[in-house]
Amino acid sequence: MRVDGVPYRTIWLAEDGWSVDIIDQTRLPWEWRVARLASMEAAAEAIRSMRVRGAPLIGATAAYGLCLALRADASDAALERAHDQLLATRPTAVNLRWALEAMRERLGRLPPAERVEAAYAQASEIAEGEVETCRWIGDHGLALIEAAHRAKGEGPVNVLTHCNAGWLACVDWGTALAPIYRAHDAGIPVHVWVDETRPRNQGAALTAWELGRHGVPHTLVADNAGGHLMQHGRVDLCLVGTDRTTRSGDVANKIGTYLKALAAREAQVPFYVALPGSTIDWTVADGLAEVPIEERSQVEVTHISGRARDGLVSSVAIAPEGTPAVNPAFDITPASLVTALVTERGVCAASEAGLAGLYPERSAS
Ligand SMILES: CSC[C@@H](O)[C@@H](O)C(=O)COP(=O)(O)O
Repeated sequence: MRVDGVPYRTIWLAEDGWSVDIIDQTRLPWEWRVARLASMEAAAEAIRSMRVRGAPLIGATAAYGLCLALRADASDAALERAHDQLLATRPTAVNLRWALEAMRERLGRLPPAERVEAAYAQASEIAEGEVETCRWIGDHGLALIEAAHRAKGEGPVNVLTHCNAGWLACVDWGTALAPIYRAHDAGIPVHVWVDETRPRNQGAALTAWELGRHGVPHTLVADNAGGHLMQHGRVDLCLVGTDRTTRSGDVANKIGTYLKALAAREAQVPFYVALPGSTIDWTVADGLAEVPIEERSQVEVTHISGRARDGLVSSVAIAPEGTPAVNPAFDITPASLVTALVTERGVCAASEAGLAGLYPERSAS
């Protein structure tokens, strides 16, 4: 996507040909800062601290992290060590495991001397593959927005989204936001309700920033407003991303997604989830029992970050000192609450049969 007229990806090979540049998302929306990753440790830190975040981008960053590790030491032991260290950075987004396993599988079969070059080629393939995939998700999701527009007759299609599932969460385009960009670019009037997404505020900081840069009409709402908006007919459809979708169609996504899906069911608002094939965990059927939910620091709940009127960015307490807090970063929306999944291969029911119909080769393995 373009930032001030310049086309950007969220991750790219630096001009030295081996280190990796990222957009430091912890600085947005206040500051545009490109950070350079020159070691596996730096890549792992970037994922852990959420300088890069969002399931597809986490996978692509881990792939490049493995390249950086192999550059220092391409032995079998180093490959294993880097794989394990990168895998431990964040537990919920399955794209991390997907990318690392694909890299290890192919590189492990090569002699160490050939690994570095092959690793960079494969990491670039993974990143470019996600761009292509998101473009297709945009096409398939566009049809849903077009249909909503036709059914409505007049006025913009009001889409509610949660967290950030835009180009910043991917390598380009986004998952949930790709259809919105496609619709906007095609001249279909679309307006986005942006959930702020406490505690990290990815909606307020990142989704509002992205949509604003692209000129897509949007309105920021407190997380608690969604149910009210749906009850009053002000949401035509919900469209969110996911960090891991089980083979039965249960959806792990940013904390608060489940509540939106419950409200949508009650208000009869369609609830769509957009995802690339790399986000499906074919090894898991029961999301609630089997998907690991990341627990993050209490400080993200007891404090809030923002830019004061004087321009300084700071974190301030919003609870009495010492208040205990708990911070699950994701929740599970059961397949029964999901109207449909929007993938790069088309739209399907959130069910084992639905996913197997689109991915027969993966469901069989
Ligand atoms: C393509 S994005 C899908 C999800 O990764 C997104 O909705 C999300 O929950 C991101 O969480 P984050 O904690 O910011 O990495």
